[in-house]
Amino acid sequence: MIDNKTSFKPHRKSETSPSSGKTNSKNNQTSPNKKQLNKGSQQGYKSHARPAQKKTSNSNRQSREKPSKIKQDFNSGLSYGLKQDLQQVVKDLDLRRLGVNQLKEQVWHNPRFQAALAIKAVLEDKKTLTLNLDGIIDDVNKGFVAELAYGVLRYLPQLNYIANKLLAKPFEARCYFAHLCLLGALYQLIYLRQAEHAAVYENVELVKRLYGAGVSTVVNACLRNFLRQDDELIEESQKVLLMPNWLHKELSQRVPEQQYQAMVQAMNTKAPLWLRINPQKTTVQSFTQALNEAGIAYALHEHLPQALCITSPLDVKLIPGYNQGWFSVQDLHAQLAGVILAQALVEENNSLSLEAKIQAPTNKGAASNNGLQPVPLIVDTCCSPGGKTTHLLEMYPQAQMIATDIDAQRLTRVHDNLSRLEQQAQIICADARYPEQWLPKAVEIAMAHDSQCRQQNLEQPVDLMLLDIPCSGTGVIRRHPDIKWLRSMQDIERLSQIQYDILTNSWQYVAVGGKLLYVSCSIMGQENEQVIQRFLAQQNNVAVVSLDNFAEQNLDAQAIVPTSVGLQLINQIERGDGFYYCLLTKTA
Ligand SMILES: C[S@@+](CC[C@H](N)C(=O)[O-])C[C@H]1O[C@@H](n2cnc3c(N)ncnc32)[C@H](O)[C@@H]1O
Repeated sequence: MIDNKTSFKPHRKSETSPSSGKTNSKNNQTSPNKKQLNKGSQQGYKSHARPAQKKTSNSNRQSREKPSKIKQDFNSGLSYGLKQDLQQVVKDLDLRRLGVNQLKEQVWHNPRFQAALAIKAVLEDKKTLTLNLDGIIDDVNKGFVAELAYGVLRYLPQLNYIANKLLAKPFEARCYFAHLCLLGALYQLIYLRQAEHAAVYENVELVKRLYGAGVSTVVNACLRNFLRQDDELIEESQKVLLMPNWLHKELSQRVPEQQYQAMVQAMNTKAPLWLRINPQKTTVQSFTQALNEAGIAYALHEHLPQALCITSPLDVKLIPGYNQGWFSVQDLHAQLAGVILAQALVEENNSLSLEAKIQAPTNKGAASNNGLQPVPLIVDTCCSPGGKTTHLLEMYPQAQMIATDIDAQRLTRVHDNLSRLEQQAQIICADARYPEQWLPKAVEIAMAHDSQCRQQNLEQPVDLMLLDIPCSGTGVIRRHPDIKWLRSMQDIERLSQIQYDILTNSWQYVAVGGKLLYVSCSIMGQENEQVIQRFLAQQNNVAVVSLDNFAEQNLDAQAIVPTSVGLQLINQIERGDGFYYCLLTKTA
């Protein structure tokens, strides 16, 4: 669908759019969390679809009678974003004992409670953590809440294992948050190595406010017990699988044994901070000098000249040149999309190969479009938040870029990124499965906007097509540990049909000799080479451009997993995320 308000407007440079338990219980499998985990999810793709707009809660709110005092308080600017009627919250969360006023005054602002709300929303309501955090937390608490929520979801089975060892019997369902507070406290003690006061006292106090002294005594006893035997319990819990069985089964079959353990370890470790230096605004030398002067440690990639890793991650806005657009935050393996496509524009034969050709264009070189005429027409579907769009525009600032995404809210981030980097693109809110609804018109506008962008065949006008398709996100679990608890095998099957549809329908618009890069941040064969194989079996005008030499010369062999077609990368500690790339060219 085309959102006409944001559609077809070339982005202007100046625009700124955008329990007392001691002993083990065999019944521990029935603890609230475990129960939720076993449910599975039908909504994996939703995380990529339209954001949960709280339509239901809004309409519920409207249908109630007079605005309550609480609502007025919200309207007059309570800083917490979970715009729900607190009465409803109290009812939904079974916190009647506490009541609205106490909830608001004593609990609502507590970061541990906010983290628990975010975790509950993932496990119970099947909402993505990013959206939950955006909706729940204020800036002051954000760092700590995110640390807690992401951490608990990352180590959930291990924390549940320890909690259930400590509890004589599981909490009653109504004490859901007591269980989450126990998990949060364990995470703080084990992984954040926080002082007892912060980890034990604060969580016990919160449980006391929520459920009274009886329940908080249980949590306190569990935590004291843990502190007496933490080494043994931690050691014992190392055997626990940190992902659902179905995912372990799929991945362990796909990834060779010698790479599997390292991949799983990386999956359960925080992602490194990779930057992409913008050759339109600075040079590698100037940027690294600025980092040196600011005392920020970094490491440059050995082959990709624009890729730089910040060795001790910090707020990116504190890195020199953020506002000036000197760099973008982008995972190492995500940066390959721009590199491969930019290279594909100048390669004539059916393989991408030479390291020497992967050069960051100089300011001058890029501005002159590397001598290519006419100006290439690039379509980047599924573009938000614009990491790859902006990379391509750094490489080819004169290209006519049409960038689309189905999610209007996520598109605001594309606008923001284009503004910060002073780049231009035609941004369209559209469904990539139906390019016939928006692509011809967008091409018409692109050509009207730039006389050099004259396509010979208007029915097949696209020189470069980037399909960064909606996927399970199994390659980026370390960034989004909620994925482990939101996705199911049925999601993978459903997604692979969507992926096939997007590929097939987009292909029609690629020019003869043009290139299409199929990209996913998934490690599942069903979403990657199986989609490509199905496509290849149906088409007689397509050739696969080999990425083997390119990968061999530029990437760590341990990151590459064998596939029948395309390039499958897995995540590595300190290196890139899991990605799949397949470059196709149209032969007739
Ligand atoms: C992996 S993200 C894209 C990342 C982006 N290319 C980048 O490099 O910053 C996938 C995107 O696909 C979008 N999406 C999901 N289904 C879509 C569809 N049917 N049509 C267009 N976009 C879709 C989601 O909103 C999401 O922004």
